Amino acid sequence: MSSPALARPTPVHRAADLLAAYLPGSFYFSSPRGSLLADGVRASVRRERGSWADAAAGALDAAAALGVAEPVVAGAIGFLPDAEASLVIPAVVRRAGAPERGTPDEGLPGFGTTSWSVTPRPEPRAYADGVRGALELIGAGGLDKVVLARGLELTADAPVPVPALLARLVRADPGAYAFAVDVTAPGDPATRTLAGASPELLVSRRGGTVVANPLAGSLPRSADEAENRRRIAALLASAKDRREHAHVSAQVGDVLSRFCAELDVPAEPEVIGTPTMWHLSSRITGRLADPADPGSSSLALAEALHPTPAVCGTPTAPAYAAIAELEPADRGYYAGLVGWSDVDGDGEWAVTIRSAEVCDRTVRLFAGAGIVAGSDPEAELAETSAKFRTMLRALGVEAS
Ligand SMILES: C=C(O[C@@H]1C=C(C(=O)O)C=C[C@H]1O)C(=O)O
Repeated sequence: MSSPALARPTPVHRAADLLAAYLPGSFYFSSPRGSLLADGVRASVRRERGSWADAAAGALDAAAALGVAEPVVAGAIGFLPDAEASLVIPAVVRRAGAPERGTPDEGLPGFGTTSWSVTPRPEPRAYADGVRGALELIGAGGLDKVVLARGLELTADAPVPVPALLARLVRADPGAYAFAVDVTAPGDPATRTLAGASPELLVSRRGGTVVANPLAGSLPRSADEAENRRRIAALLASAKDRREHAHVSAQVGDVLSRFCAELDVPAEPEVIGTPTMWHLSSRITGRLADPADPGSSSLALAEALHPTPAVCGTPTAPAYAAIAELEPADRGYYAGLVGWSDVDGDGEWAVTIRSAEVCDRTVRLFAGAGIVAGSDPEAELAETSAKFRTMLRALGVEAS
C-alpha cells in the first residue's frame, strides 16, 4: 500500500494516444500495470564502475534536487555483465493505463509492400549442433542448464517504420511487456531502436510489494484449440520442462529472499499463453524488508536478478562461458532488461526477449531455448523458430 505522499496522479492520457504519440527516439513501455511514454533527455545515466542502480539513483537525486517533479529513469541494459546500456532521465514523461484489449484491427499499420531478405545466423543446422555441444557440456558436469540463442538478420527494401512495428506488437498482445527504446550507438548509420513484446516480467516494485514472473519450459501455440489443450497438459506433465523451470524459480526466489521480509514462491508452475507460445510460469510475490533502502529500488532488484536461468543458465558462470563458446554472435540488448524506475524505487523491468534491434532497413533478432539433460536438438530448434514468430508477424514477414 503506498502512502498518500507516494501516490501517483491519475493518468490523464489514454493508452492508445501514448502509443500513437511514439516516435523513434522516444521511450515506450507498456504492461498490464500501465503505459509510459518518455521524450527528450534531461540526463544520460553513466557509470564508471558499480551498479547501474547506483548510477541511476545518483541521477534521479540530482534531477529531484533541480526541482524535476517525479523524475524517472528509463531504458534498457544488454545481456552481458559489461554490456551496453541506454538509460536516461527523460525530459517529459507521460503515463496512461494499460493498452486496451480487443481494439478492432482497422487502421492497423501494415508492412504490406515491403519485401525482405532473411539470413539465419547461424544456420539452423549449426544451432542444432550447438545444442548437442551444450548437452555434452551438461553431461560432463558442472553445468545444469544453458539457454542457447540463434539469430536472424533481416533486410527490408525500405526503412522499417518503428512506430508501426510497435503498434502492431501492442495490438497483437495488449497484455505483453511492449517496448521501444533508442539504443543508438556511436557509429550507427541511423537511429537504432530495440523493440519487442516480452511475456516475461523480470521484476516490478510498487511501495513494498515486489513481483517477479519467470518463465521457462515452452511449447508453440497451435491454431487448433483441442491441440492447445493437449500441449498445455503435456507441458505441465513434462519432467524435462519442469526441471528447466525449477532452476529459474529457485534462483529468482533465492535472490529476492535477500531483499524481502516475506516471499511466496509457488510450489507448482502454471501455464501462460502468448499469441505464439505456451510457457510454464511462476508468479513470485514478496514484501520488501526495507522499502526505503535505495539498494531495494526496482532497478537494483532487476540487476540482482539478471541474468536469470531463463535466459542464461545454471550455475550462472559456466552458463555464461557455454554461451560464449557456443553462440557465434554477441546478443547485444537481447536477453537483457528494459523498463523504468522512479525516485521512490518503484518501477517495472521486463526481460528483453521477443525483441529486435531495428536500424534503418535492417532488423536483428534472437530467440533462445533452455537446454537441460534430456533436451532434443530438433525440438529446441523448432522452439526458437516458434519464438521468432512474435516479431516476424509484427514485421509482416510471415503470414499469421
Ligand atoms: C530465451 C527466450 O525465452 C526464454 C526461455 C524459455 C524456455 O526455454 O522455455 C521460455 C521463456 C523465456 O524465459 C526467448 O524467447 O528467446
